[in-house]
Amino acid sequence: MNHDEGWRSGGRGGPRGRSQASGQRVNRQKGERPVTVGRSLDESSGNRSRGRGSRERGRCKHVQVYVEKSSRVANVGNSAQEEEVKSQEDGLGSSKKPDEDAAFNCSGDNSDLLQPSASPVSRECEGKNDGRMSCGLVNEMEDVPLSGQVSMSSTSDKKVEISSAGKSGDVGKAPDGSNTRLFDICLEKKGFCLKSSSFELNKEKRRATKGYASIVIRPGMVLLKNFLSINDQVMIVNKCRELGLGEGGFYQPGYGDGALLHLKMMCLGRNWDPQTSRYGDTRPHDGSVPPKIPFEFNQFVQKAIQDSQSLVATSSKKGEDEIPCMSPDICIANFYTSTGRLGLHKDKDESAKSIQKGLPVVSFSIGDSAEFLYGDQRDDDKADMVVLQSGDVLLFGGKSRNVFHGVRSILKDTAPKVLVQETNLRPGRLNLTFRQY
Ligand SMILES: O=C(O)CCC(=O)C(=O)O
Ligand SMILES: [Fe+2]
Repeated sequence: MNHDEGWRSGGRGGPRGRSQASGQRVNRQKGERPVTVGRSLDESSGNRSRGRGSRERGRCKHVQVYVEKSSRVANVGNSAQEEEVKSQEDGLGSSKKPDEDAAFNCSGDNSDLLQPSASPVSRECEGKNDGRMSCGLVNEMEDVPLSGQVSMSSTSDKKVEISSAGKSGDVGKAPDGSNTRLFDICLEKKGFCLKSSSFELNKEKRRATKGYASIVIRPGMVLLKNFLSINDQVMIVNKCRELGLGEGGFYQPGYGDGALLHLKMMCLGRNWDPQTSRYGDTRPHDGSVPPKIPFEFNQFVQKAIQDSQSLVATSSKKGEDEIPCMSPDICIANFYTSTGRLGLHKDKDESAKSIQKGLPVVSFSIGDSAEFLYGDQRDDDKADMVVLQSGDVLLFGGKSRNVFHGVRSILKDTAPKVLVQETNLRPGRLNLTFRQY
Protein backbone atom coordinates (compact mmCIF):
# COMPACT_ATOMS: atom_id res chain seq x y z
CA MET A 1 0.00 0.00 0.00
CA ASN A 2 1.03 3.52 -0.38
CA HIS A 3 -0.43 5.79 2.16
CA ASP A 4 1.95 8.50 1.08
CA GLU A 5 0.68 11.98 1.58
CA GLY A 6 -2.82 10.90 2.33
CA TRP A 7 -1.49 9.45 5.52
CA ARG A 8 0.56 12.49 6.23
CA SER A 9 -2.21 14.95 5.67
CA GLY A 10 -4.69 12.95 7.67
CA GLY A 11 -7.29 13.97 5.22
CA ARG A 12 -7.39 17.59 6.06
CA GLY A 13 -6.93 19.30 2.81
CA GLY A 14 -6.54 22.84 3.90
CA PRO A 15 -9.38 25.13 4.76
CA ARG A 16 -12.22 23.13 3.32
CA GLY A 17 -13.23 21.91 6.70
CA ARG A 18 -15.36 18.87 7.04
CA SER A 19 -18.62 18.23 5.54
CA GLN A 20 -20.33 15.68 7.65
CA ALA A 21 -23.11 13.40 6.85
CA SER A 22 -25.10 11.43 9.28
CA GLY A 23 -27.03 8.23 9.02
CA GLN A 24 -26.01 5.19 7.14
CA ARG A 25 -26.04 5.58 3.48
CA VAL A 26 -24.01 4.89 0.47
CA ASN A 27 -23.36 7.52 -2.17
CA ARG A 28 -25.81 10.19 -2.93
CA GLN A 29 -26.24 13.21 -5.06
CA LYS A 30 -26.61 16.62 -3.62
CA GLY A 31 -30.20 17.03 -2.61
CA GLU A 32 -30.97 13.37 -3.21
CA ARG A 33 -32.62 11.22 -0.67
CA PRO A 34 -30.28 8.88 1.11
CA VAL A 35 -29.93 5.48 -0.44
CA THR A 36 -30.94 3.21 2.34
CA VAL A 37 -29.87 -0.25 1.61
CA GLY A 38 -31.76 -3.08 3.12
CA ARG A 39 -32.24 -3.72 6.75
CA SER A 40 -28.83 -3.18 8.16
CA LEU A 41 -28.38 0.17 6.62
CA ASP A 42 -31.48 1.48 8.26
CA GLU A 43 -30.20 0.38 11.56
CA SER A 44 -27.47 2.83 12.12
CA SER A 45 -26.67 2.86 15.74
CA GLY A 46 -28.56 6.00 16.40
CA ASN A 47 -26.20 8.10 18.42
CA ARG A 48 -23.78 8.57 15.62
CA SER A 49 -22.69 11.96 14.45
CA ARG A 50 -24.72 13.94 16.87
CA GLY A 51 -23.91 17.54 17.15
CA ARG A 52 -22.31 17.59 13.76
CA GLY A 53 -23.58 19.31 10.76
CA SER A 54 -25.28 17.12 8.28
CA ARG A 55 -24.41 18.93 5.14
CA GLU A 56 -24.77 16.61 2.21
CA ARG A 57 -22.23 15.94 -0.40
CA GLY A 58 -20.75 13.30 -2.56
CA ARG A 59 -21.87 12.26 -5.96
CA CYS A 60 -23.70 9.12 -6.69
CA LYS A 61 -21.88 6.85 -9.04
CA HIS A 62 -22.72 3.19 -9.12
CA VAL A 63 -25.06 2.02 -6.49
CA GLN A 64 -26.01 -1.56 -7.01
CA VAL A 65 -27.77 -2.94 -4.10
CA TYR A 66 -28.25 -6.52 -3.19
CA VAL A 67 -29.45 -7.68 0.13
CA GLU A 68 -28.59 -11.10 1.33
CA LYS A 69 -29.27 -12.56 4.67
CA SER A 70 -27.11 -15.18 6.14
CA SER A 71 -28.49 -17.63 8.62
CA ARG A 72 -25.65 -16.86 10.93
CA VAL A 73 -26.89 -16.00 14.35
CA ALA A 74 -24.54 -14.23 16.62
CA ASN A 75 -24.52 -15.09 20.24
CA VAL A 76 -23.91 -11.75 21.77
CA GLY A 77 -24.00 -13.01 25.28
CA ASN A 78 -26.22 -11.67 28.00
CA SER A 79 -23.80 -10.88 30.67
CA ALA A 80 -24.56 -7.16 30.64
CA GLN A 81 -21.08 -6.63 31.86
CA GLU A 82 -19.96 -3.39 33.23
CA GLU A 83 -18.90 -0.63 30.96
CA GLU A 84 -16.10 1.63 31.83
CA VAL A 85 -16.59 5.24 30.97
CA LYS A 86 -13.26 6.77 31.68
CA SER A 87 -11.33 7.88 28.68
CA GLN A 88 -7.84 7.86 30.01
CA GLU A 89 -5.24 6.36 27.79
CA ASP A 90 -2.84 3.76 29.06
CA GLY A 91 0.52 2.52 28.01
CA LEU A 92 1.11 -1.09 28.83
CA GLY A 93 2.96 -4.15 27.63
CA SER A 94 2.21 -7.78 27.11
CA SER A 95 3.45 -11.08 25.90
CA LYS A 96 3.20 -12.23 22.34
CA LYS A 97 1.69 -15.60 21.60
CA PRO A 98 2.60 -17.50 18.48
CA ASP A 99 -0.26 -18.06 16.10
CA GLU A 100 -0.94 -20.68 13.59
CA ASP A 101 0.35 -20.10 10.17
CA ALA A 102 -2.18 -18.60 7.87
CA ALA A 103 -2.39 -20.70 4.75
CA PHE A 104 -5.28 -20.67 2.38
CA ASN A 105 -5.97 -22.09 -0.94
CA CYS A 106 -7.84 -19.94 -3.28
CA SER A 107 -9.30 -21.20 -6.49
CA GLY A 108 -7.46 -18.52 -8.39
CA ASP A 109 -3.75 -19.17 -8.48
CA ASN A 110 -1.95 -16.32 -6.85
CA SER A 111 0.84 -18.42 -5.46
CA ASP A 112 3.27 -16.55 -7.62
CA LEU A 113 2.54 -13.55 -5.47
CA LEU A 114 3.39 -15.16 -2.21
CA GLN A 115 7.11 -14.63 -2.45
CA PRO A 116 8.30 -11.66 -0.48
CA SER A 117 10.30 -9.20 -2.45
CA ALA A 118 11.28 -5.61 -2.03
CA SER A 119 8.66 -3.21 -3.17
CA PRO A 120 9.68 -0.17 -5.11
CA VAL A 121 8.57 3.05 -3.58
CA SER A 122 5.40 3.97 -5.33
CA ARG A 123 4.08 7.36 -4.62
CA GLU A 124 0.82 8.26 -6.17
CA CYS A 125 0.92 11.88 -5.15
CA GLU A 126 4.59 12.51 -5.27
CA GLY A 127 6.06 15.94 -5.01
CA LYS A 128 2.96 17.60 -3.74
CA ASN A 129 4.47 18.99 -0.64
CA ASP A 130 1.94 21.68 -0.36
CA GLY A 131 0.25 22.94 2.73
CA ARG A 132 -1.68 19.75 2.94
CA MET A 133 1.26 17.69 3.91
CA SER A 134 2.07 19.48 7.05
CA CYS A 135 -1.09 21.27 8.02
CA GLY A 136 -3.31 19.44 10.39
CA LEU A 137 -0.51 17.22 11.51
CA VAL A 138 -1.42 17.58 15.08
CA ASN A 139 0.84 15.62 17.25
CA GLU A 140 -1.55 13.50 19.18
CA MET A 141 0.55 12.76 22.18
CA GLU A 142 -2.32 11.42 24.08
CA ASP A 143 -0.81 8.31 25.52
CA VAL A 144 0.39 7.94 29.01
CA PRO A 145 4.06 7.06 28.81
CA LEU A 146 5.32 3.90 30.35
CA SER A 147 6.78 4.64 33.67
CA GLY A 148 9.26 1.95 34.37
CA GLN A 149 8.50 -1.68 34.06
CA VAL A 150 5.03 -2.89 34.77
CA SER A 151 4.59 -6.57 35.24
CA MET A 152 0.92 -7.17 34.87
CA SER A 153 -1.91 -5.18 33.52
CA SER A 154 -5.54 -5.88 33.88
CA THR A 155 -8.01 -4.86 31.28
CA SER A 156 -11.10 -6.65 30.21
CA ASP A 157 -11.31 -9.70 32.37
CA LYS A 158 -7.97 -10.89 31.33
CA LYS A 159 -4.52 -10.51 32.78
CA VAL A 160 -1.96 -9.77 30.16
CA GLU A 161 1.67 -10.28 30.88
CA ILE A 162 4.18 -7.67 29.97
CA SER A 163 6.81 -8.74 27.53
CA SER A 164 10.19 -7.24 26.99
CA ALA A 165 8.70 -5.01 24.33
CA GLY A 166 8.36 -1.54 25.71
CA LYS A 167 10.26 -2.07 28.93
CA SER A 168 11.53 0.80 30.94
CA GLY A 169 13.92 2.81 28.93
CA ASP A 170 11.46 3.03 26.11
CA VAL A 171 11.07 6.74 26.18
CA GLY A 172 8.58 6.71 23.35
CA LYS A 173 10.49 8.34 20.53
CA ALA A 174 12.27 6.43 17.82
CA PRO A 175 15.01 8.10 15.80
CA ASP A 176 12.64 8.19 12.84
CA GLY A 177 10.20 10.28 14.85
CA SER A 178 7.69 7.52 15.53
CA ASN A 179 6.01 7.42 18.89
CA THR A 180 6.93 3.97 20.13
CA ARG A 181 5.22 4.03 23.46
CA LEU A 182 3.13 0.94 23.86
CA PHE A 183 -0.47 1.48 23.07
CA ASP A 184 -3.25 -0.57 24.58
CA ILE A 185 -6.39 -0.61 22.46
CA CYS A 186 -8.34 -1.52 25.59
CA LEU A 187 -8.78 0.52 28.72
CA GLU A 188 -7.90 -0.55 32.16
CA LYS A 189 -10.87 -1.79 34.07
CA LYS A 190 -11.62 0.28 37.10
CA GLY A 191 -14.21 -0.13 39.81
CA PHE A 192 -16.64 2.49 38.60
CA CYS A 193 -18.72 1.39 35.67
CA LEU A 194 -21.94 2.27 33.97
CA LYS A 195 -24.30 -0.28 32.59
CA SER A 196 -25.76 0.15 29.15
CA SER A 197 -29.48 0.34 28.95
CA SER A 198 -31.23 -2.87 28.09
CA PHE A 199 -32.84 -0.99 25.22
CA GLU A 200 -29.46 -0.41 23.63
CA LEU A 201 -28.25 -3.91 24.31
CA ASN A 202 -31.38 -5.43 22.84
CA LYS A 203 -31.14 -3.26 19.79
CA GLU A 204 -27.61 -4.45 19.21
CA LYS A 205 -28.57 -8.05 19.75
CA ARG A 206 -31.37 -7.72 17.23
CA ARG A 207 -28.99 -6.26 14.71
CA ALA A 208 -26.50 -9.03 15.34
CA THR A 209 -29.00 -11.81 14.92
CA LYS A 210 -30.42 -10.60 11.65
CA GLY A 211 -27.58 -11.67 9.45
CA TYR A 212 -25.90 -9.29 7.12
CA ALA A 213 -26.46 -7.40 3.95
CA SER A 214 -24.16 -7.33 0.94
CA ILE A 215 -23.88 -4.29 -1.22
CA VAL A 216 -21.93 -3.64 -4.39
CA ILE A 217 -20.92 -0.03 -3.90
CA ARG A 218 -19.15 0.26 -7.23
CA PRO A 219 -17.52 -2.26 -9.56
CA GLY A 220 -15.03 -4.20 -7.47
CA MET A 221 -16.08 -2.65 -4.18
CA VAL A 222 -18.37 -4.67 -1.93
CA LEU A 223 -19.62 -3.82 1.51
CA LEU A 224 -20.69 -6.65 3.78
CA LYS A 225 -22.71 -4.93 6.46
CA ASN A 226 -22.70 -6.56 9.85
CA PHE A 227 -20.57 -9.43 8.58
CA LEU A 228 -18.65 -9.99 11.80
CA SER A 229 -20.76 -11.07 14.73
CA ILE A 230 -20.22 -9.48 18.12
CA ASN A 231 -18.45 -12.63 19.23
CA ASP A 232 -16.15 -12.44 16.20
CA GLN A 233 -15.44 -8.81 16.99
CA VAL A 234 -14.70 -9.60 20.63
CA MET A 235 -12.27 -12.29 19.55
CA ILE A 236 -10.56 -9.96 17.09
CA VAL A 237 -10.22 -7.17 19.64
CA ASN A 238 -8.80 -9.49 22.26
CA LYS A 239 -6.34 -10.96 19.81
CA CYS A 240 -5.27 -7.56 18.52
CA ARG A 241 -4.85 -6.29 22.03
CA GLU A 242 -2.65 -9.20 22.93
CA LEU A 243 -0.54 -8.85 19.80
CA GLY A 244 -0.57 -5.09 20.00
CA LEU A 245 1.13 -5.08 23.37
CA GLY A 246 3.89 -7.43 22.34
CA GLU A 247 6.82 -7.30 20.00
CA GLY A 248 5.92 -5.47 16.80
CA GLY A 249 2.78 -4.12 18.48
CA PHE A 250 0.94 -0.84 18.09
CA TYR A 251 2.91 2.37 17.73
CA GLN A 252 2.28 5.74 16.21
CA PRO A 253 4.24 6.07 13.00
CA GLY A 254 5.98 9.32 12.40
CA TYR A 255 7.95 11.06 9.78
CA GLY A 256 11.40 12.41 10.38
CA ASP A 257 10.10 15.95 10.49
CA GLY A 258 8.16 15.47 13.71
CA ALA A 259 4.83 14.81 12.08
CA LEU A 260 2.90 11.83 13.34
CA LEU A 261 0.12 9.89 11.73
CA HIS A 262 -3.31 10.31 13.24
CA LEU A 263 -3.54 6.68 14.17
CA LYS A 264 -1.72 3.84 15.87
CA MET A 265 -0.56 1.01 13.69
CA MET A 266 0.57 -2.58 13.93
CA CYS A 267 1.54 -4.81 11.02
CA LEU A 268 0.95 -8.54 10.92
CA GLY A 269 2.66 -10.90 8.51
CA ARG A 270 5.00 -8.30 7.07
CA ASN A 271 5.91 -4.81 8.07
CA TRP A 272 4.83 -1.79 6.11
CA ASP A 273 6.95 1.28 6.69
CA PRO A 274 5.09 4.56 6.17
CA GLN A 275 8.36 6.44 5.76
CA THR A 276 9.59 4.45 2.79
CA SER A 277 6.26 3.00 1.65
CA ARG A 278 7.91 -0.40 1.55
CA TYR A 279 7.11 -3.77 2.94
CA GLY A 280 9.79 -5.64 4.82
CA ASP A 281 10.37 -8.49 7.23
CA THR A 282 11.22 -6.31 10.20
CA ARG A 283 10.23 -2.93 11.52
CA PRO A 284 13.04 -0.47 10.90
CA HIS A 285 12.75 1.58 14.08
CA ASP A 286 13.12 -1.33 16.49
CA GLY A 287 13.99 -4.39 14.41
CA SER A 288 10.89 -6.20 15.61
CA VAL A 289 9.37 -8.99 13.57
CA PRO A 290 5.66 -8.53 12.87
CA PRO A 291 3.43 -11.12 14.51
CA LYS A 292 1.79 -13.66 12.22
CA ILE A 293 -1.72 -13.12 11.06
CA PRO A 294 -3.98 -15.17 13.32
CA PHE A 295 -5.49 -18.08 11.46
CA GLU A 296 -9.03 -17.12 12.41
CA PHE A 297 -8.64 -13.69 10.86
CA ASN A 298 -7.76 -15.23 7.54
CA GLN A 299 -10.80 -17.48 7.75
CA PHE A 300 -13.01 -14.42 7.98
CA VAL A 301 -11.20 -12.92 5.02
CA GLN A 302 -11.76 -16.03 2.91
CA LYS A 303 -15.42 -16.13 3.79
CA ALA A 304 -15.82 -12.44 2.99
CA ILE A 305 -14.20 -12.93 -0.40
CA GLN A 306 -16.33 -15.95 -1.20
CA ASP A 307 -19.51 -14.18 -0.19
CA SER A 308 -18.59 -11.14 -2.26
CA GLN A 309 -17.87 -13.36 -5.22
CA SER A 310 -21.23 -15.07 -4.87
CA LEU A 311 -22.86 -11.69 -4.70
CA VAL A 312 -21.25 -10.36 -7.83
CA ALA A 313 -21.91 -13.64 -9.65
CA THR A 314 -25.58 -12.78 -9.48
CA SER A 315 -24.94 -9.29 -10.71
CA SER A 316 -25.94 -8.24 -14.17
CA LYS A 317 -22.47 -6.86 -14.75
CA LYS A 318 -20.51 -9.93 -13.72
CA GLY A 319 -17.25 -9.10 -15.43
CA GLU A 320 -17.20 -5.54 -14.22
CA ASP A 321 -17.84 -6.32 -10.61
CA GLU A 322 -15.40 -9.18 -10.37
CA ILE A 323 -13.39 -9.71 -7.19
CA PRO A 324 -10.45 -12.11 -7.51
CA CYS A 325 -9.34 -14.51 -4.79
CA MET A 326 -6.67 -13.39 -2.39
CA SER A 327 -4.52 -15.11 0.23
CA PRO A 328 -3.50 -12.48 2.74
CA ASP A 329 0.09 -12.37 3.87
CA ILE A 330 -0.16 -8.85 5.26
CA CYS A 331 -2.57 -7.29 7.70
CA ILE A 332 -2.28 -3.70 8.75
CA ALA A 333 -4.13 -2.92 11.94
CA ASN A 334 -4.96 0.72 12.53
CA PHE A 335 -6.42 2.11 15.70
CA TYR A 336 -8.07 5.51 15.41
CA THR A 337 -8.89 7.37 18.57
CA SER A 338 -11.88 9.69 18.40
CA THR A 339 -9.83 12.31 16.60
CA GLY A 340 -8.10 9.86 14.29
CA ARG A 341 -8.29 10.11 10.54
CA LEU A 342 -6.52 9.06 7.39
CA GLY A 343 -6.19 11.08 4.22
CA LEU A 344 -7.16 9.88 0.79
CA HIS A 345 -4.58 7.52 -0.65
CA LYS A 346 -4.23 4.44 -2.81
CA ASP A 347 -2.90 1.15 -1.52
CA LYS A 348 -0.06 0.77 -3.97
CA ASP A 349 2.85 -0.82 -2.21
CA GLU A 350 1.84 -4.41 -2.75
CA SER A 351 3.53 -6.17 -5.66
CA ALA A 352 2.80 -4.97 -9.17
CA LYS A 353 1.22 -8.35 -9.95
CA SER A 354 -1.05 -8.22 -6.97
CA ILE A 355 -2.31 -4.82 -7.98
CA GLN A 356 -2.50 -5.69 -11.64
CA LYS A 357 -4.62 -8.72 -10.86
CA GLY A 358 -6.86 -6.55 -8.73
CA LEU A 359 -6.42 -8.74 -5.67
CA PRO A 360 -8.74 -7.20 -3.12
CA VAL A 361 -7.91 -5.33 0.02
CA VAL A 362 -10.26 -6.63 2.69
CA SER A 363 -11.04 -4.26 5.50
CA PHE A 364 -12.65 -5.01 8.89
CA SER A 365 -14.18 -2.24 10.97
CA ILE A 366 -14.57 -2.69 14.71
CA GLY A 367 -15.58 -0.23 17.40
CA ASP A 368 -16.77 3.28 16.62
CA SER A 369 -18.12 3.97 13.16
CA ALA A 370 -16.07 5.83 10.59
CA GLU A 371 -16.84 8.11 7.72
CA PHE A 372 -15.02 6.34 4.93
CA LEU A 373 -14.28 8.31 1.78
CA TYR A 374 -13.60 6.78 -1.60
CA GLY A 375 -13.34 8.02 -5.13
CA ASP A 376 -11.33 8.27 -8.31
CA GLN A 377 -9.51 11.41 -7.34
CA ARG A 378 -7.53 12.49 -4.36
CA ASP A 379 -10.01 15.15 -3.46
CA ASP A 380 -12.16 14.99 -0.35
CA ASP A 381 -14.79 17.16 -1.93
CA LYS A 382 -15.24 14.85 -4.87
CA ALA A 383 -15.15 11.66 -2.86
CA ASP A 384 -18.16 9.60 -1.94
CA MET A 385 -18.74 8.56 1.63
CA VAL A 386 -20.07 5.54 3.39
CA VAL A 387 -20.28 5.03 7.13
CA LEU A 388 -18.51 1.87 8.19
CA GLN A 389 -19.92 0.41 11.36
CA SER A 390 -18.56 -2.14 13.75
CA GLY A 391 -18.74 -5.57 12.14
CA ASP A 392 -18.73 -4.27 8.57
CA VAL A 393 -16.31 -5.71 6.05
CA LEU A 394 -15.38 -3.76 2.95
CA LEU A 395 -13.57 -5.23 -0.04
CA PHE A 396 -12.02 -3.28 -2.84
CA GLY A 397 -10.41 -5.22 -5.64
CA GLY A 398 -10.83 -5.71 -9.35
CA LYS A 399 -11.82 -2.44 -10.93
CA SER A 400 -11.68 -0.67 -7.58
CA ARG A 401 -8.25 -1.87 -6.51
CA ASN A 402 -6.77 1.54 -7.15
CA VAL A 403 -9.54 3.56 -5.61
CA PHE A 404 -8.58 6.52 -3.46
CA HIS A 405 -9.85 6.01 0.04
CA GLY A 406 -9.44 7.38 3.52
CA VAL A 407 -11.14 8.01 6.83
CA ARG A 408 -12.62 11.45 7.31
CA SER A 409 -13.71 11.06 10.88
CA ILE A 410 -14.56 8.71 13.67
CA LEU A 411 -18.09 8.99 15.00
CA LYS A 412 -17.94 9.09 18.75
CA ASP A 413 -19.88 6.72 20.93
CA THR A 414 -21.09 4.52 18.14
CA ALA A 415 -19.37 1.27 19.05
CA PRO A 416 -21.69 -1.54 20.10
CA LYS A 417 -22.08 -1.37 23.86
CA VAL A 418 -21.82 -5.11 24.18
CA LEU A 419 -18.48 -5.08 22.43
CA VAL A 420 -17.18 -2.37 24.73
CA GLN A 421 -18.46 -4.19 27.77
CA GLU A 422 -16.92 -7.45 26.72
CA THR A 423 -13.52 -6.10 25.70
CA ASN A 424 -13.14 -2.70 27.31
CA LEU A 425 -12.13 -1.44 23.89
CA ARG A 426 -11.18 2.18 24.26
CA PRO A 427 -13.17 4.85 22.40
CA GLY A 428 -12.19 4.75 18.77
CA ARG A 429 -12.02 2.36 15.89
CA LEU A 430 -9.97 -0.68 15.09
CA ASN A 431 -9.48 -1.32 11.41
CA LEU A 432 -7.74 -4.30 9.88
CA THR A 433 -6.85 -4.35 6.20
CA PHE A 434 -5.70 -7.62 4.67
CA ARG A 435 -3.70 -7.79 1.50
CA GLN A 436 -1.60 -10.17 -0.51
CA TYR A 437 1.79 -8.89 -1.42
O1 LIG B 1 -9.34 2.55 8.24
C1 LIG B 1 -9.76 2.30 7.12
O2 LIG B 1 -10.93 2.02 6.90
C2 LIG B 1 -8.82 2.36 5.94
C3 LIG B 1 -7.42 1.98 6.25
C4 LIG B 1 -6.56 2.05 5.06
O3 LIG B 1 -6.91 2.58 4.06
C5 LIG B 1 -5.22 1.47 5.08
O4 LIG B 1 -4.80 0.94 6.12
O5 LIG B 1 -4.55 1.51 4.04
FE1 LIG C 1 -5.55 2.15 2.41
